Amino acid sequence: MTTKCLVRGSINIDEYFHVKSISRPGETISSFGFESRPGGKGANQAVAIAKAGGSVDFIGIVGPNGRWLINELHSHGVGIDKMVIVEVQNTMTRLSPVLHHAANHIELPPPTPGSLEGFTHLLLQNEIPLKSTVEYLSAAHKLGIITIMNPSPLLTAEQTREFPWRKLSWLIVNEGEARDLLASVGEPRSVDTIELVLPPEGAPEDLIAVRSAHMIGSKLVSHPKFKSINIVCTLGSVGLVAFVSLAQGVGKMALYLPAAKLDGPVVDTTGAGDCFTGYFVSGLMGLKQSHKEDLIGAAGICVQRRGTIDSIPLREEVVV
Ligand SMILES: Nc1ncnc2c1ncn2[C@@H]1O[C@H](COP(=O)(O)OP(=O)(O)OP(=O)(O)O)[C@@H](O)[C@H]1O
Repeated sequence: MTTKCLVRGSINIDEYFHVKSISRPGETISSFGFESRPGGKGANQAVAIAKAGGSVDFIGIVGPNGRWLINELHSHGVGIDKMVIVEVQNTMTRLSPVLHHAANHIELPPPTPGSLEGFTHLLLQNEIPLKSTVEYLSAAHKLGIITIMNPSPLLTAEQTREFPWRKLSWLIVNEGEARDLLASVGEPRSVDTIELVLPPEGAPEDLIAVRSAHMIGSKLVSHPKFKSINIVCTLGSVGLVAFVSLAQGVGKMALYLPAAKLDGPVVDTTGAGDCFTGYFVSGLMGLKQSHKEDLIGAAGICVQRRGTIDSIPLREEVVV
């Protein structure tokens, strides 16, 4: 079966000033370099799917200053026919390290069943208005499309309680996000016993991180709100713990996958999560030669390079 993913999410301009120190309020400092790069979790993750060899379209909004972002997505192999250009509002620009969270007032109309035709997977994050995310999730769920969400930045406690989690097939969170989700919905009455299938290897601190993620994740997947979802909890350099239902009606298994062993120093971890998510979704899409080693290998390469979209490796570069 041919698979195709739609990513509905954020795209923006990340502006980097290279400085020797961060300025204090009122202080002017010199910058010895400046660059504008495409950013936004939606765009990053769509590019990661394309670099992993998946067929992917992106739907998002850019303003007149952001037309070049569309070309950039296209150059990485992301389908851009669904992109919307609005003339009345510029694309959000984020300064790094100073983040400017401009409110985005422009919203896309809800999807029609036709707008999801041909897609087998939908990938969402939380950098666009939540209303649109929920509309796309609901429409995809109705059509039996596999739905994946990386809820970053995290929803508020109230949003978490109201969000239709049961419409999601997969949830990808880091440990902090898993803890916050649990804090928002409250502990489950009883916790299903979920044995770790693979014993954690490595340093004692890794063992502690894996046990802690196992405990939080077990509570999350035992909670009525999240019971039907497969959950992946990423742990940075330690790897990940996944809670997966291998067949319908069968309880979940917990799997531990260590992070890639790096052959060089960690240069920049920005975008590691997006790289991981894109490669993970490409694995769900059943791409040929997708192995679990690919996704941890891809994220391992990503942290050894600077940048976000540029640091995501092509599948050919990922050593299996
Ligand atoms: N230092 C590292 N060494 C090796 N692999 C790493 C490292 N940091 C992250 N990874 C890989 O990337 C995956 C995702 O990382 P992490 O848990 O930090 O996600 P995140 O918090 O969503 O990331 P981001 O900082 O991009 O938001 C990990 O499961 C791991 O495979």
